[in-house]
Amino acid sequence: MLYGAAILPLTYLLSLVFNGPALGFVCYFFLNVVLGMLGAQVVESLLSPTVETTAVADAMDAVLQFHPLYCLVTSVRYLNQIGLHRQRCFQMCDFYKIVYDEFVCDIRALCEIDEGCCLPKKPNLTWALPGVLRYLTVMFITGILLWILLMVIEYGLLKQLFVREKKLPPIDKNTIDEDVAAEANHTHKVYKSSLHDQALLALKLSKYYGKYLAVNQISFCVNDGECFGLLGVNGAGKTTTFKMLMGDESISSGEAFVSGYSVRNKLHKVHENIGYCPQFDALFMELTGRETLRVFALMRGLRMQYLEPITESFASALGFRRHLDKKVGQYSGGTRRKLNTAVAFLGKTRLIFVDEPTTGVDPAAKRHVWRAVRGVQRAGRGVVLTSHSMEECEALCSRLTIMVNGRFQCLGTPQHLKNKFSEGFTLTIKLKTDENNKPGLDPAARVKDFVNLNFKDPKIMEEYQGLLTYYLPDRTIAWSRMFGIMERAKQELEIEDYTIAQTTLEQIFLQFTKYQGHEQEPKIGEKQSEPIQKPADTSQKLPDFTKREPNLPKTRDTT
Ligand SMILES: Nc1ncnc2c1ncn2[C@@H]1O[C@H](COP(=O)(O)OP(=O)(O)OP(=O)(O)O)[C@@H](O)[C@H]1O
Repeated sequence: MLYGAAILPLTYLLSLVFNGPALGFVCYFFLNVVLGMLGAQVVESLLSPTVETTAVADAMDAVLQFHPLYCLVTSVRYLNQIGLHRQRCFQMCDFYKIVYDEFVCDIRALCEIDEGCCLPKKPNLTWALPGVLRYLTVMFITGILLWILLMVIEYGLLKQLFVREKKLPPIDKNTIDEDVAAEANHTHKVYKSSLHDQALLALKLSKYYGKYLAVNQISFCVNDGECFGLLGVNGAGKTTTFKMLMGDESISSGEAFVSGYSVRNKLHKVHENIGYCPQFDALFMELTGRETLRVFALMRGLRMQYLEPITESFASALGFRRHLDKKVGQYSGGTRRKLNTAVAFLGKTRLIFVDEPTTGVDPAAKRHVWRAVRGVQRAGRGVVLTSHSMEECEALCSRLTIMVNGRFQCLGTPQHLKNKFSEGFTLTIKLKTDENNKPGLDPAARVKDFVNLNFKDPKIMEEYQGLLTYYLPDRTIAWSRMFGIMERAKQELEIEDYTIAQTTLEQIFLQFTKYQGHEQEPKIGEKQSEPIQKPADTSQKLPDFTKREPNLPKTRDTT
């Protein structure tokens, strides 16, 4: 332990000095050899005839035996001593002409001349010194013990045996959205009946980091050919969920199954069934894109003859074919993301995890990635996606959920969420330029009067260079009626163009995620009847989302 404590920081420092773990490892190796040899040297030097030094040497020898390189060096040294000793004895045999047989001297005769020559026939395999049997035995036992230790650490066996599952805080039923609750019930039923039918099943999955509950009892299923989106602000628990499902992080409580195999017990089977595009690029910088794809394809078990066509087709699909023969280290951030995504898609895994695949990717290239994701979906493979782009989630996700403080706040198709959490409409009116205006009243004032007269409680959010943006809180008004009113306005007033848009996914996202990191959470039960922070009257503050920059909502329809 002391040895480890001393050498590891030293190795770490060396790896920093030499700027890389590879050189650090080389240094570690040589340090081990040097220390092993040094230990052996010290022990040998202490083996002088005085009683005290011999006792110290014996004690050191007993302790250092657990250092494999000490054993190795000492064994080699003793074997060398035995060899030299024998040689000397043979020379004596020759000298005194007492050769007994072809190889071995007559020991008895030799012993009369030199007591030191009375070695057993195979002195190197005796327990007593100078035999090395004890060192070999200790090395063998240490090897097995260290291997067991490695396995225990690798598979977290100690945790499984001794760490008891932490008690999870009870969840207030009123705070659970009905869709989230329905998904949890459905997941529970599937868990009982048809586990293998689902590409992914997570049941009451939770993760504690110390006392901090990063993921809190989430349950959901992902079918084949489905793209399930995890949305949430930074720190909501998306990556932690991914890591648990991948087996990278231990599960504090709950269960997860990929293709019916438990993430807790059948991790190798789980890994056979998943592809993963991590949030931070996990690529070899020294390889080219082509080599990277070949290496990972081979790891996935693809045959040699398919490597080239697959490499080419993935690179074309994701739009980095012309960079295939460049080193990954020279790739731009966006191209690396594309390569990472291609690596995740390799093989015929049933499920693919993609963590923010288009971060840093330009808008045109994003379309390539999206097409590729849709392609794998069409091939019947499940996809779990995290993204900060609402546009991406709307484009790709069959269903999505918004995570806040490690819990799902809502779940469903993007359109379902928009319908359910819609908080009215946004009306944007572009006025005609001055030269086209009819003489008389200020055109903006006439439009404002018209809107105030024809819509219930309209609130002007922004007025800027002939562009009026209104928030219309009345959710009951029909689309046809709104367009009818605005068509009339367009004919009667100086309106060049207008848009009417429903609440965007981004606005819903903002409504939920403003609770991230706060103790209080949105009461979903209340939300059904009344939108979050819905203003009571026109003089009250508008919901936060209406105060956005003039980042206008997507056009639902225009003139
Ligand atoms: N190894 C760790 N030890 C302690 N806390 C951690 C650890 N990893 C994550 N956390 C905490 O858990 C919470 C969830 O983190 P996570 O990385 O899952 O968030 P995320 O939703 O993926 O965020 P992002 O969008 O930034 O990737 C955060 O508060 C984070 O600080």
